[in-house]
Amino acid sequence: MSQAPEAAQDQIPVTVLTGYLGSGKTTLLNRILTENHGQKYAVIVNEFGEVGIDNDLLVESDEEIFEMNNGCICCTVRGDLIRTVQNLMKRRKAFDAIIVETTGVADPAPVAQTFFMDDDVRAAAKLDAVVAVVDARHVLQRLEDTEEAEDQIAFADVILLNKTDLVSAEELATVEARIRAINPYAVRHKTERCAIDLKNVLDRGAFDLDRILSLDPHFLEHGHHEHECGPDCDHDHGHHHHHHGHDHDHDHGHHHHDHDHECGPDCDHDHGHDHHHHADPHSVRSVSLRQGDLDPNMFFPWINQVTQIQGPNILRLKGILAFKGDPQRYVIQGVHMIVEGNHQRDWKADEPRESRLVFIGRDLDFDALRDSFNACVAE
Ligand SMILES: Nc1nc2c(ncn2[C@@H]2O[C@H](COP(=O)(O)OP(=O)(O)OP(=O)(O)O)[C@@H](O)[C@H]2O)c(=O)[nH]1
Repeated sequence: MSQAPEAAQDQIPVTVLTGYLGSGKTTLLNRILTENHGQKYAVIVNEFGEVGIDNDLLVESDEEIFEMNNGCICCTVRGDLIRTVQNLMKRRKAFDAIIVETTGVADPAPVAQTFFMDDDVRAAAKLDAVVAVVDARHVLQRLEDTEEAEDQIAFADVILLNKTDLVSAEELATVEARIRAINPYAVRHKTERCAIDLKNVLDRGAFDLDRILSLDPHFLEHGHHEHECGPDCDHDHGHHHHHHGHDHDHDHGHHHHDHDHECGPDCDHDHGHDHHHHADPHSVRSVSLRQGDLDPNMFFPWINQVTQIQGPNILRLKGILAFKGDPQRYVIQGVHMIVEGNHQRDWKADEPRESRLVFIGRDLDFDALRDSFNACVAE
């Protein structure tokens, strides 16, 4: 089976960028946005958590960035993504390609499906490749405790096995073997800070629908996944995961779990990732903290202590901070116990000096985090 033949030469290539929280997607995107490749990209980002930090972590560039700030990927994708792509198509000549960065906790399948399901989108855009960035240091753990990490790898056409600096050669070999076992078809590259020649990532023409249909026989079917979620839906967007590629005649493809309820606008449906037990205490949640100027002598000991003690439960932290007396924005980022920070740029004159910090994790005591963060406010 092939993609829609109509207007094939004019279809804009779309790269879907996936990878678990903190694996290095933004790092790769920043390379794409800064490298001198002569292409004009439209970038669509979708983030998890209420405070729009991801956009601030992208380098400033001429490219156009579209933010979809919504938790629920299945609703967002069907709505925002289709609309965004349709709007882009009105200015088709302005772009050479589209890059869609998915949230770290998402299964990339619904994003990929969007490019096959909506007729207008399908006529205008073609999925070029699903590129997965994998954190070599943390991926084995993620494969144990989440389903999305495996979905992301299974779906990928190109895999960047990133953060090779954080693992030994033996660990890297183990990780690579595990990834190959999940997905022997993807082209793998080992990278540090996603340093790679972008022609290995972009404009690959690599998306293989036949392979995806063998993973998910229902991939192209309309009607699955359609439900009436309201705009604020906090719906479980996880995807029940069956064994990829081995069980072609089960009733539900792995993206078609019992998704037939109707979420209203007040839906407060569990957003977690154990797809059978919505009340699972291990579900992934985020908290967004905001304050004004912070005292660095309070903040750094605090964040060190938090990441030492609660690191195992912190899937991701990121923040943009204002330190008292410091003219520059300070960016802090972490995955589990590994935290790094640096100055980014001066605060602009018209920009409120605000410190924003997001924790994404499991079993985190958000009230305690908030209280202790508040104690770091500068006098
Ligand atoms: N040591 C090391 N750190 C890396 C590497 N690649 C990225 N990082 C760091 O890992 C953290 C996460 O990187 P991002 O690019 O923001 O990850 P992401 O996938 O966009 O994260 P989310 O958007 O939260 O899912 C940042 O602190 C990066 O600087 C690498 O190869 N080695």
